[in-house]
Amino acid sequence: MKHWGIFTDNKTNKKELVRKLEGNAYPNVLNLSGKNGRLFSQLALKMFMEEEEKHGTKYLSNEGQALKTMSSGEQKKALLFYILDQQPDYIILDNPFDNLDISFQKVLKQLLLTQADKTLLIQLASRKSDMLPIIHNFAEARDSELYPVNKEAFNTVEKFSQLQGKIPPPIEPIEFEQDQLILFKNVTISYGEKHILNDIHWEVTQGEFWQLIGNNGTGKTTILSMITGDNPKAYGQEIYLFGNKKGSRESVWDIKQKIGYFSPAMTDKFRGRHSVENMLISGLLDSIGLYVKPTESQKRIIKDWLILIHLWIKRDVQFNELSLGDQRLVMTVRAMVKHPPLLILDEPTSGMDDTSAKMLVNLVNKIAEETHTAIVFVSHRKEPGLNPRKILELKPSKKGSIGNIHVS
Ligand SMILES: Nc1ncnc2c1ncn2[C@@H]1O[C@H](COP(=O)(O)OP(=O)(O)OP(=O)(O)O)[C@@H](O)[C@H]1O
Repeated sequence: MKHWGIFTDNKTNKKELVRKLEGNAYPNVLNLSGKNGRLFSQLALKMFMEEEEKHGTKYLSNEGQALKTMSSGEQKKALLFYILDQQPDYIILDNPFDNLDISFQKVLKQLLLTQADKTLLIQLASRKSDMLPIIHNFAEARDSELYPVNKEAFNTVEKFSQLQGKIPPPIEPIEFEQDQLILFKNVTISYGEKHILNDIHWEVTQGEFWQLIGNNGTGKTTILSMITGDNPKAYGQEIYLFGNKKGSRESVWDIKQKIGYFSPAMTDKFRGRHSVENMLISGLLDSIGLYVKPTESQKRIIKDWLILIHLWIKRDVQFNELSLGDQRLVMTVRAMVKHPPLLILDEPTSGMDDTSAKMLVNLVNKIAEETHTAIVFVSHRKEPGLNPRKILELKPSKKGSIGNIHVS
């Protein structure tokens, strides 16, 4: 079987590419005439979720659990098993390993390699290292066309990922005297009979660089949501944020003031038309749009940030028109511009190509080295080059995940 790998980067219009592939628009490179295919991607998941919401039909149901309450890894597993059950002629795999923990990445790889005897695989990959070993035909998507290339054509990472200069200072640092930012004491969480977290002890102090890791469904997002204020399960637990017991004195607003937060889902909030420069200035002002004229010093700081991440040249471009990788960089900077005591980055590199991911990793390392902000970086991947000093690893057990701490 002649499987194909298509290299995409964060500039590729993937929706269009998938639509054209399904419509057999590239018969000279990849002829799919008369074949029936399935799509393994975030987009397909979104459609199933909408279907579930509108009609209550649970095609991917996992013991009756609604798709939207599953963790991102659980959703992908459910979709994969559904697709394999349909026995399609071909499967389009859009960055299949994103959001999956290492052990399931291995399972998925093995399943796909077994499937490769009977099903044509078309893998869209923005990371060269992700490409399945049975793929020997490669193409690159450019300007809505598909061009055959060799594997080596995909190597520009180091050249473009270096940062220019130092992390710009805050305009007014957020004053915070106390050393301890987060304290979890004996935190135990369940949903009905389902045990999620078991007796978690975790302390984060000023300036520390943490990575939070754990297999799919072990409770990483649950922990983050208890810090950022969105999870009612936090109340009644011994959780202290910035010196106060959660749910006591400080309001959610007070807590959010001290936290810079970015998760890829947030980019959807910025649907309006904002230039890149205004996006960052509004981050200094805690608003989504820009309603106040920025001062000269605010503009200067934002200029330095944009130079640092190579985007000064795109300052007037609409945020929505940036590539996915550039959007993630801008959002990460936006979360950091005020130098909050705590910066939380939730799977910031998922879906990013190698070059953008490397640039983001360089940026996070630099923030850790040059500022007093503590970082909590959540990611399944061992991001090459990321230098966290401490790791909280969630390990599943019958009574819910326990937390192991590793210090380097
Ligand atoms: N409302 C809910 N009802 C039932 N179970 C839930 C609910 N919300 C979360 N869960 C379960 O809690 C567990 C932990 O989910 P969480 O999203 O925190 O995991 P995660 O470690 O972030 O996973 P992933 O890496 O896959 O994103 C999952 O098994 C999930 O199905």
